[in-house]
Amino acid sequence: MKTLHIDSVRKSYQNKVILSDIYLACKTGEIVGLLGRNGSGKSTLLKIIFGSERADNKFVRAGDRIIRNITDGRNLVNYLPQDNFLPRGVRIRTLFELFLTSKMNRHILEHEYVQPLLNKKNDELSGGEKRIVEILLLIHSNADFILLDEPFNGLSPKLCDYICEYIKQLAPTKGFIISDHDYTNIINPSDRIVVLKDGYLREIKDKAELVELGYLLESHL
Ligand SMILES: Nc1ncnc2c1ncn2[C@@H]1O[C@H](COP(=O)(O)OP(=O)(O)OP(=O)(O)O)[C@@H](O)[C@H]1O
Repeated sequence: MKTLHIDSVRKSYQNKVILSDIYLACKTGEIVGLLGRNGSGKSTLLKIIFGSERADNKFVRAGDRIIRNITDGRNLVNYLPQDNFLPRGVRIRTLFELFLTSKMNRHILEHEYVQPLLNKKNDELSGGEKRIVEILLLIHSNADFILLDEPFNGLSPKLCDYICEYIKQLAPTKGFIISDHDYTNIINPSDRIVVLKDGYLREIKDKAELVELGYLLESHL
């Protein structure tokens, strides 16, 4: 078992503090749900962990390797950004063949949601179809820790449930940190829930705490 340790993360933009001294740990075999209102800093935190965003201060370690930038985290930490990242003009089959080298992963080419897309190019896919391809590429990558920033955006409820189940199946060998705006998508698969508010990260034990933190209305419970 490996642990992703995130400690002393601080980040400000133009003197506005977004993250103050964040601590978070995620073990392989664990799914951590990251919630927070719009602009609370979820994407900033995930990018800092991955290494694509600079922090004012940070300590990130995956297993025994300290992660200062994306290169340090290669094969250890991977990140699904909010925006589409697939290159244009490349067939989906080619993308899967390029990214998925191990035999174990090749079964996803037979996948019911993937097969109809294999001969299309990225530009010919709908938003939801692009998202499913991106999620499957990311979660099947070699990395021990997968950071998913709003993975369910644009997916129909059935596909969200399917992806949740898929992540749960992979969770014994990987650690996941997942953020999403629909808290039900997060609460379902997560072993632990953390909420970002006013620059601080708090772990919650009960859904009712989401009301106290101003994330949900009482009527949502
Ligand atoms: N490059 C930047 N320059 C200045 N401010 C930024 C920059 N990137 C993000 N911010 C600010 O930092 C704050 C946190 O942004 P971030 O995108 O991390 O929030 P979020 O919780 O992911 O939001 P959402 O849920 O709406 O996607 C916001 O107030 C945003 O305006």
